[in-house]
Amino acid sequence: MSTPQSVTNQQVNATPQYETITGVVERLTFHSEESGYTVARLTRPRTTDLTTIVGNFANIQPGQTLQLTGFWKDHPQYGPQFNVVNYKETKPATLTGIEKYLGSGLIKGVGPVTARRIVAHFGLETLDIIENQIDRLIEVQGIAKKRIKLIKNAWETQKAIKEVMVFLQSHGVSTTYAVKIYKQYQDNAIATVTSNPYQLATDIYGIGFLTADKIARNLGVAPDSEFRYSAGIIHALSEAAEDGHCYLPQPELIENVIKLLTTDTHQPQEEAIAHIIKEMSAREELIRESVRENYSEKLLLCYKPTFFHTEMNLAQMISRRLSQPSVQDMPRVRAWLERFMASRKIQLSPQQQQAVETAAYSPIMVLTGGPGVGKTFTTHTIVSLWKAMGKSIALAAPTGRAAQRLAEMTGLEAKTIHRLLEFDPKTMGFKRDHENPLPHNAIIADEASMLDLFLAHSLVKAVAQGAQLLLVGDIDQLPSVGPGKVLADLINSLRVPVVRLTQVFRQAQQSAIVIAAHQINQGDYPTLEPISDNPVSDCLWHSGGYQPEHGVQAICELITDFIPRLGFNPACDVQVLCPMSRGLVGTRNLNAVLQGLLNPPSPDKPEIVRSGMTLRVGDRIIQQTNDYNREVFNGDLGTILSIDTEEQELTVDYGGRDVVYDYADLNEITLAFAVSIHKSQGSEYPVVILPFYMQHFIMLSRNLFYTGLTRARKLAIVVGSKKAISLAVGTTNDQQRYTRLWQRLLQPS
Ligand SMILES: Nc1ncnc2c1ncn2[C@@H]1O[C@H](COP(=O)(O)OP(=O)(O)OP(=O)(O)O)[C@@H](O)[C@H]1O
Repeated sequence: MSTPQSVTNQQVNATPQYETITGVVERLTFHSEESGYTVARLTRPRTTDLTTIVGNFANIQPGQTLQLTGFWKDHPQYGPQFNVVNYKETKPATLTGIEKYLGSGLIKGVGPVTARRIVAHFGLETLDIIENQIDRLIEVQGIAKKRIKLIKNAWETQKAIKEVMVFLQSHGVSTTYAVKIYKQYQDNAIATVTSNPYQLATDIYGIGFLTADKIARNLGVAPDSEFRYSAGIIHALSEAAEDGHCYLPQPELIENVIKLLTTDTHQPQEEAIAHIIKEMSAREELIRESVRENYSEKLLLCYKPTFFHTEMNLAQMISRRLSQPSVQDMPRVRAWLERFMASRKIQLSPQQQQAVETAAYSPIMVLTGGPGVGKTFTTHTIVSLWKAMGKSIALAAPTGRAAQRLAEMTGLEAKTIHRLLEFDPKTMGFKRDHENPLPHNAIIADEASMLDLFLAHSLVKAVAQGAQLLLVGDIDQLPSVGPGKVLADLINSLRVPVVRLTQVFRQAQQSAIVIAAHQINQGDYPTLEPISDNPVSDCLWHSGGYQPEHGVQAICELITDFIPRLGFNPACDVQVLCPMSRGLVGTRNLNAVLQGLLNPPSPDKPEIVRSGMTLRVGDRIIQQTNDYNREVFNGDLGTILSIDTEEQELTVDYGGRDVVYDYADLNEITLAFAVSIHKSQGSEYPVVILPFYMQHFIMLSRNLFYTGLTRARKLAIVVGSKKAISLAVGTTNDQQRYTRLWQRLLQPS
């Protein structure tokens, strides 16, 4: 790289000295939407070489004319770079500059083609016309009134965002969050941030307590203010919920809050926090419950109010239902089952028969067991019994993929629980509840290990009085992503009838995947066949060369060579499932590598870069949040069908259904050539590759391994060291979550 004209080597190596430069952003080399960290190339007047600028920017676009203050620094690899401390945008002054600026993606509805037409018509006056006489855009060929309205809105939004940006910058905060803050509060943005900066942490996804705290400090909120302490306490409980807890014992909460609130100048005192907790509990901003268990000392448990009430209410609803079993003529049920088995020429195991009989009368029950023990087989029989009893039945599962699988396995219609309960995106609530219950007499929820406290509560609430609920799930899988461990609590309470199937059936016994899964579950090292040219087993092991970089190489070879030789299609049959996103054999790196391998760049495949990640037509992607407007849900897999740079939209094909995303919403999706095991819950794939390396040691655990392996329908290949595999099998700490659902179920209702 050559040195910019104005800089000598002597200057580059000297102590940083601030200077101001101006130029037009030529292109973005890297931009993180999260942190705003940007590396860009700048064209400067009277300078032939491009200048590299590095710093935090919100909304930076090619074509923008910027005045930048900062200092030069020599990067050991890339040479001299201008490190930006502060910047402001000025209007572009040349025709090319204006055209580039307008067509850069800044304004929805204006892409490069439209920008060229507008600038060709209005010349240097273009920006003034857009600012003051926008209706004149009608003079430009191909721009209709509807589009002008769109451009007008987008232009005004840009202006408002800039105002928020200037305000935040003046308080020393990175400008990255300006767009998010503006979207949330619109014209009230500055007022909200000034009156209660901690509100940002509650309302805006991506802004945590720490960012809000930084803004608060810049606005002059004292580090020991009650305001700050209260926000810190709530934040510590939210963090605990992200780890799956429904509450925290007070001493642990205080410890976490002290860590959170300690600054260079301030060390919070335990008593002060305890005092605020007490006051918050008096105001019911949090709920404290005093418990004394096993003759231990009295302990105070701290809940966010919604968590407390939901847990309490769920326990009460279940207890009430359990106290009203339906009266059944059991000899008649048994006679039906005998006739059913004889006519179908099948024999249910005693455990399976017990499950069917329990389903005849129990208002709520759990059917659990590992792979191949006949959960689906038994569920089928229960459906037949319920049909014979004249019941109307609904089937549901927590995710779209799991619901789809349930429908395939049973041949019956199955919905997501959200759809069954008629989720309304306008109110963010369910239309089905205790006042408007489901019209069915019997409901089956599969993959019940994925039910978190809140979804379980909504489901039970919507089941009509007298109707029955069957929860089917594998208790040894990972617990729900959301808080609670509902299925485990229901089982441990010993109040809810539970049938645990343990016998692995003959068909399933032929699968080494099923056998290995049961071995892992029992804490035994699984039987994995070392990889060879002619494998016999469907559960294989590849040492992966023991080092992560060799693992990446091994995975690539498996996908391009070994797996196709066994008759599978690498483009759609294979899923790499990783314990975590970081590291060479984590999802982030593997996605980049596998994208290059399975969907390499090509002139006929448009692509865009978002947060440092390339999204290209033909890429496999995964939806990362529940988007009720687009009706796509966390974990849904799709393929990028098209990218429209003019309209700034990207279309994804979700198994025959096209879903369109604005560029602004692209953080909802990410590449899915490799996904995390957590995200794969409830899904199955023909071939699964599981990279297990000591690099992932924090995440390695028995139920992570078990969950990953049981996602494979036809072939599983574990890649990695025996040490990592042993560590995973021997680690059993996933289910330690603070919940009290099971104790509450034991209390009289
Ligand atoms: N009583 C039975 N008689 C004969 N075959 C059975 C019986 N129960 C289950 N099977 C067979 O065993 C195999 C595994 O059963 P099923 O698919 O129902 O198990 P599962 O617990 O749902 O497993 P997974 O969780 O892996 O889906 C199937 O081929 C099924 O037909």
